[in-house]
Amino acid sequence: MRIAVIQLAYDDSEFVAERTERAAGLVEQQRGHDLVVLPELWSAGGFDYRSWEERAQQVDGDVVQRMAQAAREIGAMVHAGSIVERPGDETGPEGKELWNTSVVLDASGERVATYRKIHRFGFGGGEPKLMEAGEDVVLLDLPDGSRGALSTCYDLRFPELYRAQIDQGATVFVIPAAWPMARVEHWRLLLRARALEDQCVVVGCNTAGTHAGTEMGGHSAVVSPTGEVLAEAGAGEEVLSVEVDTSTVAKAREDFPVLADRRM
Ligand SMILES: O=C(O)CCC(=O)C(=O)O
Repeated sequence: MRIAVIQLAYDDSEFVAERTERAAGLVEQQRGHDLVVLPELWSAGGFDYRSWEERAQQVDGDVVQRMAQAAREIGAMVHAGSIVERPGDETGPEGKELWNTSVVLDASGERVATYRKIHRFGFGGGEPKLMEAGEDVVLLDLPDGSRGALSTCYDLRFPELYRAQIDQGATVFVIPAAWPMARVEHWRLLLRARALEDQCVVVGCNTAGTHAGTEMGGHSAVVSPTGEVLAEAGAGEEVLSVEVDTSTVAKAREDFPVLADRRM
């Protein structure tokens, strides 16, 4: 399966509509890939908390519709990263109306999965203050028949989520992020840790540039189920193009059957 990881860079000077058009253009340049991945909250701004209300959309709003068009255009599955979702007719258990929601479109532009970020980042501010937490583990079939599992950024720090995903059959973890430069070494380490401990392919798509006063860390990466980094981006805007053989997951689990020795 050929995967394109679009490590988008943005700053505060770009309007959402312009950024959406630019991101769609980048997706449309990835013809020949089976799966194209964008980062977390690239349209609303990962750290731009003050704009989230105003930039919130439905899962069939302008941003996702434009990504669906791009997916159809190149005939590839597109993980459109995440949006600030406001369904309009739903309030969560904490009385809020927003979620950090990832959306995946198939090659015909149909929505095939949505995932609401379970672990909210912000230490009381940001996501926990403004958003509801997702509750569901979400998996989907990827174009090569492997089982993809969805999570977002800060989720990466919670290994039990990934254990729940492998227990449901996951072989590929797809993780969009807006992870800051200040802790980029944690990101790099945890991508490899999740790959190795769960014997899964990991596709991590981070953000680049500086917005809302926060420098993003880049270093998107694709990691094999034995923890080998198959491709890694630098700090700036970059597209990784990686051929991934997901049958290596079964082989890694057979060669070193550590998961079979779990006691809990
Ligand atoms: O865990 C971190 O250090 C960063 C997480 C984050 O930026 C996010 O979840 O948006």
